[in-house]
Amino acid sequence: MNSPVLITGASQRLGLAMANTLLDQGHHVVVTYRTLRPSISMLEDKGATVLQADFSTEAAIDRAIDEIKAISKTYRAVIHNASDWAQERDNHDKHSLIERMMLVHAVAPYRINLALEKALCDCDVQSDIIHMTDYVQETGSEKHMAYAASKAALHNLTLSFAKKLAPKVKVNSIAPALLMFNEGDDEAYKQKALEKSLLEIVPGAQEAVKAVNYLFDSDYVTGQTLHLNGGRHLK
Ligand SMILES: NC(=O)C1=CN([C@@H]2O[C@H](COP(=O)(O)OP(=O)(O)OC[C@H]3O[C@@H](n4cnc5c(N)ncnc54)[C@H](OP(=O)(O)O)[C@@H]3O)[C@@H](O)[C@H]2O)C=CC1
Ligand SMILES: Nc1nc2c(c(=O)[nH]1)N=C([C@H](O)[C@@H](O)CO)CN2
Repeated sequence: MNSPVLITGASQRLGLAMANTLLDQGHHVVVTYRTLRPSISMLEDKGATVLQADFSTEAAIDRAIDEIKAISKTYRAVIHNASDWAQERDNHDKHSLIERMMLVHAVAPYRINLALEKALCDCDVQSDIIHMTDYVQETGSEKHMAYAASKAALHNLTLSFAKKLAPKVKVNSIAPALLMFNEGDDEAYKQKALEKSLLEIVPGAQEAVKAVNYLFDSDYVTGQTLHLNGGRHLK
């Protein structure tokens, strides 16, 4: 069986779209999920290996690493997708908020990458690490301060791991802005969000899937950020 692609947080939305596409392309896919959904059973029926993992404590992260390492001695790629888009106004305890953001967006990717270094380098083809960061990695966010800081930390890990693991492993960030709305987004929010970019569309999960495939196919891109933001930075 081919060396697997690990995708974290793949029970819905972008991660689920990536998992389905990579399975359809013939990859062996390993996914983690926090909340069991019918989508996970569907991925398993398509041949994915599924693991329950909540990256909210260091002990849980280390347990997930042990399970991930036990699945395969080599990995074709790791896509750090799991994410909690938390905002300060919903979290009274700000100390636990930034701790929670750093655990899922920085500590988990950092520890998983270090644990899988040999598995990625021993892959029989050049391998990839992809960090799903965010447009706000460079701008900050007044409503999602801890979230933005943790995504900036994740992007900085892209730069460090790109230097550490070259040439066997390419390491890149994908930094989306608005790709998908969430349930409960009202029309006023949607219209305001659309107007933040030049292209004024919400492209959907496939925009991220196309970026993943571009990076997988590249021979010369590492330490970079693919910005998927519709020109928001120029508005
Ligand atoms: N969608 C967008 O427009 C944008 C997305 N991004 C980034 O792209 C990536 C994918 O986005 P999207 O699909 O919307 O992400 P989601 O908000 O759907 O989150 C992905 C998954 O992360 C899991 N997750 C959350 N917290 C934890 C945790 N503590 N431990 C383990 N898993 C956890 C959730 O698991 P479960 O549901 O199983 O509990 C969820 O299914 C994310 O990294 C996001 O920050 C950035 C900018 C815009
Ligand atoms: N984990 C998530 N992170 C983010 C999401 C999301 O739904 N889940 N959504 C956004 C927004 O689309 C934002 O980019 C709009 O400006 C950001 N991060």
